[in-house]
Amino acid sequence: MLKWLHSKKSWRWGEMAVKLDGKKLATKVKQDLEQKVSNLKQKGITPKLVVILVGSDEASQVYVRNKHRVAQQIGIETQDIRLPENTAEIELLQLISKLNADDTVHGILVQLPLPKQIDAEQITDAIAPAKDVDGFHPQNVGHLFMNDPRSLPCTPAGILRFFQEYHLPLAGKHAVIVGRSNIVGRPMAALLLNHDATVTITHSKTKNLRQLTRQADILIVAIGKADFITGADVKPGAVVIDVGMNRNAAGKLVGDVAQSSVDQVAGFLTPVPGGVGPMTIAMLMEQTVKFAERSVNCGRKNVSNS
Ligand SMILES: Nc1nc(=O)c2c([nH]1)NC[C@@H]1CN(c3ccc(C(=O)N[C@@H](CCC(=O)O)C(=O)O)cc3)C=[N+]21
Repeated sequence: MLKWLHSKKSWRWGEMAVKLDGKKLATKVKQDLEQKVSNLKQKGITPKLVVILVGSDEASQVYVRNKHRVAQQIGIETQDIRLPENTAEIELLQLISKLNADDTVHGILVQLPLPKQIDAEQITDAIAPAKDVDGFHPQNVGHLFMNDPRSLPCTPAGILRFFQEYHLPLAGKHAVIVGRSNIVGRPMAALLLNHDATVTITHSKTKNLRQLTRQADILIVAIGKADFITGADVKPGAVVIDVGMNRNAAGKLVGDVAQSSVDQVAGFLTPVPGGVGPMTIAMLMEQTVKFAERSVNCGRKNVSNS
């Protein structure tokens, strides 16, 4: 297989894809953040992230635990609010309203999915845009699409960081995204467009999806189906980002990409686990610190919502 190795600017034959190591890059991001947090603490500010988990979804509990562990490593204060499965929407809205008004809180995250009696859109809309560390508020989504981002969704932000870290060019490249979720596909498209890529979004109704993926210089797969993309769907040398988080029959975490087959064709590939996941959490921390820094610059009261 034909490979292009950016660091040596040369073509290589018969090699496996270069692994984009999310664990390693996340560690680097965290080290930079430790310094920023200690600077903030000297100014009397401790960045604080509140994570709200409604119900007892098992996967969510694992993610929330990971977030707290990472925050602790960096020196970010976290508050864990757990509400019962049968929590009413109004109760959650009241809690958010209280946290919006609390100057010691810099970031608010409501873990998704939410139980069905709660309208997730109402909740997203209620979080103050200036504390919306997930970048899900329509105002932040709008800023992102207008190429003036204020808060970036963590998974797309983490993916962008791989391109920057490994010096993978985006301008003029054809990026194909598989999946159109509000959390990954759509904001990813906007972010790549902001960096001058030519973007195609594909989804369940797309005709000849695999013909499109084969043309991708950059292929981002976030569709939630194990082994959805194989080596035959990938252009030789492409950068392939696997956003999938599926549990297989053996309970093992697997992505949306058939890793061993794509490894033979792609130039660069993110593993699962150890790829996009750790970067998502690192970006959540980075955004929390950024919001805390912004609160210093704005004065601690009446932090602007935009
Ligand atoms: N409001 C909200 N914001 C989110 O950012 C959000 C959410 N809700 N709901 C669920 C998804 C999923 N998500 C992950 C974060 C880290 C890993 C992660 O660290 N994964 C590790 C492995 C974890 C394991 O072994 O289970 C890895 O890929 O290496 C995974 C998934 C954030 N999400």
